Amino acid sequence: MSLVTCRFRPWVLVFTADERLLRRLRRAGIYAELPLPGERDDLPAALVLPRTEEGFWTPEERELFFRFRTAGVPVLWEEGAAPPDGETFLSGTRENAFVSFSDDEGFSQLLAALRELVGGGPAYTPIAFAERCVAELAAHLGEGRAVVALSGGLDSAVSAALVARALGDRLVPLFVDHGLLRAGEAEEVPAALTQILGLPVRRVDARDAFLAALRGLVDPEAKRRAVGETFICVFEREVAGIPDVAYLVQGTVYSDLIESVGRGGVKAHHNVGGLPERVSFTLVEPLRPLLKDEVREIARHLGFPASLVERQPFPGPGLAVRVVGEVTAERLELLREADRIVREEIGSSDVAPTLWQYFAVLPGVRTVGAKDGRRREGEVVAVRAVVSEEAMSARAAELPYELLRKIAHRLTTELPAVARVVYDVTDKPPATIEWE
Ligand SMILES: Nc1ncnc2c1ncn2[C@@H]1O[C@H](COP(=O)(O)OP(=O)(O)OP(=O)(O)O)[C@@H](O)[C@H]1O
Repeated sequence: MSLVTCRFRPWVLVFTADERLLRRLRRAGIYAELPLPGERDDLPAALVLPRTEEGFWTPEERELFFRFRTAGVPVLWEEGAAPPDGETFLSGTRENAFVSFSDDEGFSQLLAALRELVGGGPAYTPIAFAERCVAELAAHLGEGRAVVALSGGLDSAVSAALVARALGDRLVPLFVDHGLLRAGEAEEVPAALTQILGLPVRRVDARDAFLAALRGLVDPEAKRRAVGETFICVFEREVAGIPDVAYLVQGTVYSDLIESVGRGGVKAHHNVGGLPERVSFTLVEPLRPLLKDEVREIARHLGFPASLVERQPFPGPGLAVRVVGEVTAERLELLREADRIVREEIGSSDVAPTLWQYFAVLPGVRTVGAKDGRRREGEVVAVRAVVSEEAMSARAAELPYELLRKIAHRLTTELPAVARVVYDVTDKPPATIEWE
């Protein structure tokens, strides 16, 4: 499977899995990459070896290191950095050694040395990357059409926007309405993206197929698989009707790779539904080397609306993994409405800007309530709201009690099927943000 991606040049290669140094260099205008898979056909301007806690080298990293070093690429290292086995250059010479990369003075020295090595080239910024990327794609993508599956998330939308600028209407954007979206999204997402891309987004109504695939399933993994497999079937059927498709555009970003890689080669590529393994098109992943906040910056520059740029993370299988237990049309609709109320109330409160994510869950517990003096059975709705930096860990938000009471009141009065409301006070770890 061949892959087309973009790279800002000149570039430097940093041998660590730690994003911090990479981020700092990029913010200072030096385009750095980690030793992750990608096109390696051009030489970096420098190899940077920080002191790392990982302290081991994978065969792929060693291969890269020696290949570039043999080609004469200079190495800048931090005192205490561990070289790969068989490399003795670190002893005996101190010409490229730096005491520290983490304090301000050490970092400034590293920057000065790198600026000299990359010469007077233009400084890296995400916007400059995006502009070059469009030019590269226009020059390198041959004949034929490209298709992109848009989820309503930022990564696929920004990737599509860059490819659209390079290919114009040779890009065909598809949006699958799987019935697992939040209230209003099935209409808003294709409309907003049509406007942003300047291309008509095809909405594929596959709600029945997804419901049928989910029928009777209660195991979260089985539900995820069913959504993934149905997605592939629907997508393949749609694409089969489009002539001359040569490319599949994917919204892979650096964080996806870092998550699935650790330090070394990719173990399991993070691609929902396993689409790339099934199709024979060339993959186009323009954002592959970019960090999430860099993607946001490009989105703002391209004029994306705030609702899209700041959209909360949303799981690939959508509401199917927030309806605990079997997914039915009725329970989906109930959750969609409950989630709308929760998002309206929290979203319009003062705490909203401090939160990473907030939503409703149907835990699948039947409970007894009382209304107008009569017992009635109903569902429990759980409210989840978390504070987090990057979702690796999260804290249950301390929502004002009045806000929680108001949410409980609205849910139980506006939705007759809801008999009880609970608030999830568990941090991650030990819990996850999503319930399934
Ligand atoms: N409803 C959908 N319609 C079309 N494509 C979809 C849909 N849901 C997911 N996809 C495709 O699957 C990819 C992975 O989905 P996932 O929800 O994991 O996205 P992601 O990695 O967060 O990226 P994004 O920010 O684009 O949502 C998306 O980038 C998109 O290409």
